[in-house]
Amino acid sequence: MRVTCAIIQFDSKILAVQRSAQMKLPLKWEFAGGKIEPGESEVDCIKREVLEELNINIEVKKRLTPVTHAYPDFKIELIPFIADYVSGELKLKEHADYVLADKEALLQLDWAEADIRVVRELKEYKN
Ligand SMILES: Nc1nc2c([nH]c(=O)n2[C@H]2C[C@H](O)[C@@H](COP(=O)(O)OP(=O)(O)OP(=O)(O)O)O2)c(=O)[nH]1
Repeated sequence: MRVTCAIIQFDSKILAVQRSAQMKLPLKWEFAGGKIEPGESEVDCIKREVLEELNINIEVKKRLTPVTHAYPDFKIELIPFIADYVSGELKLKEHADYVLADKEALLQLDWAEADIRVVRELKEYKN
């Protein structure tokens, strides 16, 4: 299963979202995104997922290192993208909560396991 996710920059802050109690990995923090559909490009996927989940448009800036992670019952390849917020009013359509935080503060959240390496790479990344 290939999953894209977006590290969305709002000025100097980054958006993280919390999965709802009803989703898989309940209440874990993640970056908005989702599964790549057949025939869809990675970039089309992340733009579509962010619009569906958050009601905002983004501009994709950079692809970070994909992370392969095996959870007890499924396995994913998580493909992270740095992106800038462009337009739209942020509305949570599926998630329980969100935060806008700097890179250092992001490390403190209770992340989905696959995201931990992404958050660490992000800390080293200079715009
Ligand atoms: N969107 C997103 N998913 C992530 C991240 N990290 C991580 O392990 N995942 C996992 C959680 C999900 O099992 C899968 C993404 O699938 P999805 O969001 O399209 O669908 P889902 O599994 O939430 O849907 P459902 O089966 O709960 O109905 O990847 C992340 O940063 N963003």
